[in-house]
Amino acid sequence: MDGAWSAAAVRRAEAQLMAQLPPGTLMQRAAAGLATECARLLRERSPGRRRRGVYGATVTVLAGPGDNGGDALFAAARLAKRGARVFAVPVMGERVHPVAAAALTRAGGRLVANPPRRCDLLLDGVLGIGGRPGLPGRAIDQLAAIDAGTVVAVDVPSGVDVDTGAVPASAVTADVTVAFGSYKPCHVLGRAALHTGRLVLVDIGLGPHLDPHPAVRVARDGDLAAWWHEPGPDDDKYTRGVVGVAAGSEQYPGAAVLATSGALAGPAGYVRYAGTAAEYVRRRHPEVVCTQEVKEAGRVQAWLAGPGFGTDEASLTELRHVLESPAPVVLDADALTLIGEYPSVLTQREAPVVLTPHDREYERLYGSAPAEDRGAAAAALAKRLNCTVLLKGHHTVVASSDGEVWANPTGRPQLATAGSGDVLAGFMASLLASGMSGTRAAVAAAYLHGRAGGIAATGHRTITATDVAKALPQAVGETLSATDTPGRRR
Ligand SMILES: NC(=O)C1=CN([C@@H]2O[C@H](COP(=O)(O)OP(=O)(O)OC[C@H]3O[C@@H](n4cnc5c(N)ncnc54)[C@H](O)[C@@H]3O)[C@@H](O)[C@H]2O)[C@@H](O)CC1
Ligand SMILES: Nc1ncnc2c1ncn2[C@@H]1O[C@H](COP(=O)(O)OP(=O)(O)O)[C@@H](O)[C@H]1O
Ligand SMILES: [K+]
Repeated sequence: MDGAWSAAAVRRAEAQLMAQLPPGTLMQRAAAGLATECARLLRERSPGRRRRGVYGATVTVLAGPGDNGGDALFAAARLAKRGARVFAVPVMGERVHPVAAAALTRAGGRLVANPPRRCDLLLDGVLGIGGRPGLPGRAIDQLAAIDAGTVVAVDVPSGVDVDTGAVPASAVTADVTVAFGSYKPCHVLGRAALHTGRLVLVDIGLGPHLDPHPAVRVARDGDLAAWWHEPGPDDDKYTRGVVGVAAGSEQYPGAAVLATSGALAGPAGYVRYAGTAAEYVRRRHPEVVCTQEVKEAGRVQAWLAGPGFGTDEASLTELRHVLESPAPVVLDADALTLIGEYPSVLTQREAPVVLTPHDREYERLYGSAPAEDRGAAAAALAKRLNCTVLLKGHHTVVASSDGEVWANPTGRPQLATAGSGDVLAGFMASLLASGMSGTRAAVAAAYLHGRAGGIAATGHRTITATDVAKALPQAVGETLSATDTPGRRR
């Protein structure tokens, strides 16, 4: 797992570490790491660039008044010593880090008001973790005027809200962000994550001083491998978990087919379907055992209810039957609408519930649209309803009822296609049935669904929900084999 820490948490850790080191050490570590990454980028082939390498490259620095500008100027001084032509533009009056500016001039760089119109590399050292959202006017003007081969954000893309990932005003859009010491929420959450580009972490020795609980968690392949229930020699189809799918209707039979496709791609050993689209499911998936009603379905280890399910009296009755079972439940689509209208059906439930709203469904449940701070928005709903919440979107967020927030690092906009949420929900129910906790099942489902979207989109511009379901087994295989260890069991 990776974590992202708030600006205040980073400052606390930095204060502890700085107390043990000579003054300026951390900034030099940051600048050295930044300069190394910039040199690497300048050596790479790039379509808009006339030459490769540091020597002779044009590097422009937008330098703000604080330590973020200091990092950028010290890194630029290192590049100037290696023969880069460096121009630094103070963007907040004349205020720049004085020691770093002197180092740059000593190395042959220049402080200027008007840099060249084109540069190979633009270093955004306007604002770091001390920045409020928005950019000073001079930075906005320079960004508009300069044609840069590569834009590198120093620590964070300036202008974003570091702790929430919101972008309420202008902000830098970087090709690469070089983060110091730890990731921050803006790197992985909300619109700010779109401004971050590729993320590079420079280790400045902060790790041991960071709070063990990051503000936002990010799953990696190794987490999925550790959580996944691999069947063993003593397992049978029941011990692997039975998943029940209450989805679809005569009007929307496709939702039943897609949700069961997702469930079949998961680790559970048995998929039962309960609903009025049984004929369609049977025809498409002979391995699914079908009944017309939830009450007839028998015992399951997890239920999915909601996709294409309807919101009438009969649907409400079926939802009540699902919620009466002692098993964990995923509620999606029409089940979320019903919960919004009849919140009391959720009370007195002890087994885990995962809700999977998109923004409009969130609004129905919470009473207002999710705030730009999507981590806090998901956490607020999770707390209010005592459930796990998976808030869908470009950077899907998962929040547990006790305030744990996860940002999903996989996925692509092509996943916004009708039925792709049905596949996600079915797959998640299978993870729950295999014994994963609600929060882990939500995190793992988003991760693997996103990865499946990537596999399905390889070589294609468009994908369908069926393509995503078909790609799920490969996504699982690639993710688990990336960290395969012999004899691994849950
Ligand atoms: N503290 C440390 O030990 C380290 C800090 N480092 C760097 O220091 C950065 C933080 O530096 P600072 O705390 O100096 O903060 P910043 O460099 O983010 O700048 C804060 C300054 O900008 C002004 N400002 C904030 N928002 C503004 C806005 N929207 N428009 C105009 N002006 C605005 C503030 O009034 C303040 O003067 C980190 O991001 C990182 O780059 C690194 O050198 C690593 C070590
Ligand atoms: N812009 C986007 N970028 C990446 N993924 C997206 C985007 N918009 C939606 N998604 C993903 O696509 C899926 C759509 O689910 P949903 O809205 O429930 O569709 P449906 O109800 O048609 O199945 C979710 O996994 C969501 O996270
Ligand atoms: K910056």
